[in-house]
Amino acid sequence: MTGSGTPPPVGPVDATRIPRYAGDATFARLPRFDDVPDAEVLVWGVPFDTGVSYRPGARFGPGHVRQSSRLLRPYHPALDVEPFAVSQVADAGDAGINPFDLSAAITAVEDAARDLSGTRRRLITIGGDHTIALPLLRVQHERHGPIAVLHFDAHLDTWDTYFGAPYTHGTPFRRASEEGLIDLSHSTHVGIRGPLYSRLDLDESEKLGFTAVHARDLVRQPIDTVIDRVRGRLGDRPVYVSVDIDVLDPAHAPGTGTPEAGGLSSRELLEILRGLDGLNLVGADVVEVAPAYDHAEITGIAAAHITYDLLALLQGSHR
Ligand SMILES: N=C(N)NCCCC(=O)O
Ligand SMILES: [Zn+2]
Ligand SMILES: [Zn+2]
Repeated sequence: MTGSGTPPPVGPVDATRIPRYAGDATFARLPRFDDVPDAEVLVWGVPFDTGVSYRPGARFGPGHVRQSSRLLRPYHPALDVEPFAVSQVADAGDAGINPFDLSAAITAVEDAARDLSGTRRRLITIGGDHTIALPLLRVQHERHGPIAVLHFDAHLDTWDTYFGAPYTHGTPFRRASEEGLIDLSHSTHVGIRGPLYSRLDLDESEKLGFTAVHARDLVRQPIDTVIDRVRGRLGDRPVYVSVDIDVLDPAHAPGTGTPEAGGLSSRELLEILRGLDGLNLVGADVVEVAPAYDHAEITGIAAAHITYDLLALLQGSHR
């Protein structure tokens, strides 16, 4: 919060002075973390895709989302908040992550997230593949205890191993549950669809702490019903939101590694996010953007707007 005597937060570059397409592509053209005295909210890139099971390329996600975020404006009408004015928001750049050693990378994400968070900063992380949710949740757990996870994804990501490997982008929420990071009574997936490995997958995911709003529920239930279900499940717990961009239909997000037909529109996802106003949001990630498969920044723009909405929610809850 800006008190009397403290200068107001440094906002994005003024688009009426320097055209949006000019200059550095920080997220929303925000200042870099190094260029401000401090920040309460950081947008942070984790360029990493060593955990993927199908198409690689999410290591280029953070840069693509930043590039696609140049047109964002300072006022969010649906949530009635100026996310960059409530308190200082800055772009913390990218993590330096070892692409050859997955365990070292997970530890490095955890250490860097802990460092950046300090005692009170909140992080919105742009990935990177979904493996990174595990170290990010470890750090959230240190601060808040078991976390209510709101997981938007086509996939459960509660599978056990791939090729015997326990740490992959299809397994972060099983590992997180096993480590006790997840609030087992208040977490949920949204957007689940597509073929599974077995009919047991859904039961297992429930045992690991997640209820599920399936993509097909959105065909039959009004969006307010879906929002009520989600809010009812999360309650007043500290909520961490993890958005795998493949929760969107491939028409709305072609630029991703494991696309599945029948997904949410970007309008549906943004509307669900807006329905979370007033919840105790503690952090978020937006992962799995793989620009090599994108066209005309469709996926990048969706991810940039989702990140902006998450920022607006984070800031809205601290007004
Ligand atoms: N995109 C994420 N995070 N997970 C997808 C894993 C799907 C699979 O390999 O069967
Ligand atoms: Zn997914
Ligand atoms: Zn995922």
